[in-house]
Amino acid sequence: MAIVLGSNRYGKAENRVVRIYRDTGRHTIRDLNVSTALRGDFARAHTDGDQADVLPTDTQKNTAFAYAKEVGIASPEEYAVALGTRLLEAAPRATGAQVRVEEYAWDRIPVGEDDQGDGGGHDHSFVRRGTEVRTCVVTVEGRGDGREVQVLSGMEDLVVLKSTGSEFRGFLKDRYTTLEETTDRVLATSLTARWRWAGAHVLDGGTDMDAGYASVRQTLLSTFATTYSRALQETLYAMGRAVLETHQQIAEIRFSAPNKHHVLYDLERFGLDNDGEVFLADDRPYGLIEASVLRDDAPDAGSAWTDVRAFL
Ligand SMILES: O=c1[nH]c(=O)c2[nH]c(=O)[nH]c2[nH]1
Repeated sequence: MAIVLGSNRYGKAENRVVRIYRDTGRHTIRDLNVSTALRGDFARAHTDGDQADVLPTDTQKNTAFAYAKEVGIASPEEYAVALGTRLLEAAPRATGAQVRVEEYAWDRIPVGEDDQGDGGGHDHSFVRRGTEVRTCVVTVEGRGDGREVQVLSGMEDLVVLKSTGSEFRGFLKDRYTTLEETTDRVLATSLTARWRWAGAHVLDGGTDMDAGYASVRQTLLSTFATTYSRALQETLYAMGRAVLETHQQIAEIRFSAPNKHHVLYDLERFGLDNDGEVFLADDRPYGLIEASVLRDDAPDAGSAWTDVRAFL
């Protein structure tokens, strides 16, 4: 029997990179949490303590900040592709670089009587937007002409709720079933979604990734709003189909959706009726519904999903 090194990777996690564009008096801000990881032949660093092949995580951090200036952050995806490509070039023993980005959105603070927060707002004062976080994971493998780039875009914690238009009934029952069937319930989730672009050429082709994000987000939201739900599973599938139907460059979308149960509170004990008006928002346990929706001719995902947490 021998003991051997298994899979490994290393990088700098959670670089909080804030880039402000201040070329005019009207500033813009991109607020990122950037994690890098290199995979490849780094066995000697583990077995012999030999750092000859190791591009320090400190250098990876510096590159992340330098690239915020040198390359800029037109979109998280474009920045991540540039950063991943650079790290792979700088570390010859690496076979793959993965750059994960979370973006926190800031809105301009509405000021003045006419300003309803509709895109006007203050030039350089901002307020953080809700819980939702935009994400991307870019994986770069190979160099030069052989370079393969996979781009996942997505979001975490898009919290949505519908106060009717949702039922859950007809389910299996056994001796442990107590759940009552319902034809009118609250449906709420905190959606994590990631979608895979059909090829990195979407970036070369000048696809506006910010517009793409806004469009997928709107498709998810409007489908959630307008689809009658017989289960969260059905709603997720409808949302995924809608995204693929309206975005030809997206090959697949994956969801992880906690069912944020809203339990009708028993007010009978106080002589009050409760016709779907007062709920206990139960935070745990929660149903966890996960699904992927994809084209049957989707191009191979390669390493796109490798080490991407919370996905099947
Ligand atoms: O939308 C739902 N899907 C389920 O699978 C499930 N299971 C459950 O108890 N409630 C629900 N709701």
